[in-house]
Amino acid sequence: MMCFQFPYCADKDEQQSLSPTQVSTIQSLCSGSNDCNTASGSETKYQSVRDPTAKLRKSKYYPSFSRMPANLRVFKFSELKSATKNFSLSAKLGEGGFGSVYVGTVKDLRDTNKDFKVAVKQLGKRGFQASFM
Ligand SMILES: Nc1ncnc2c1ncn2[C@@H]1O[C@H](COP(=O)(O)OP(=O)(O)OP(=O)(O)O)[C@@H](O)[C@H]1O
Repeated sequence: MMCFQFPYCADKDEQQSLSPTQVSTIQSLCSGSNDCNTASGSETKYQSVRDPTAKLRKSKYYPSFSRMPANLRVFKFSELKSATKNFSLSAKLGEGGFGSVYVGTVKDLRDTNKDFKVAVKQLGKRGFQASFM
């Protein structure tokens, strides 16, 4: 039987209640962040999640992808507008299937003296035809 590490599942029954879709959803949410680490099992390697949110620990399963709490920062449109200098051409990095991508600078909420660069995707008309998060 294949197992995966899931620190906020208190017991075996809860681990089994998570579907592969739910696991991959969580992995995609934290990919590239320090909240994740990689665990090796005897048969297969799985990525485990170290406390992405406190709320997640309390729930036995995720009701749906769209309602799932996440450790994602939510930006107002005005913040993204100012971060990308009003989506200026000089900030444009490229274009993909969903629309244009811009480089932006936003404040670090933990230390407002610090800035960091982000890639801002602006959903284009064609992007509405695909699912996007
Ligand atoms: N984080 C990033 N840093 C630098 N450039 C980026 C970044 N994200 C996107 N880009 C640029 O924007 C372009 C479009 O990116 P986007 O992720 O929208 O599409 P894609 O991955 O190229 O294709 P698709 O839309 O089919 O997924 C990229 O090809 C790249 O040039």
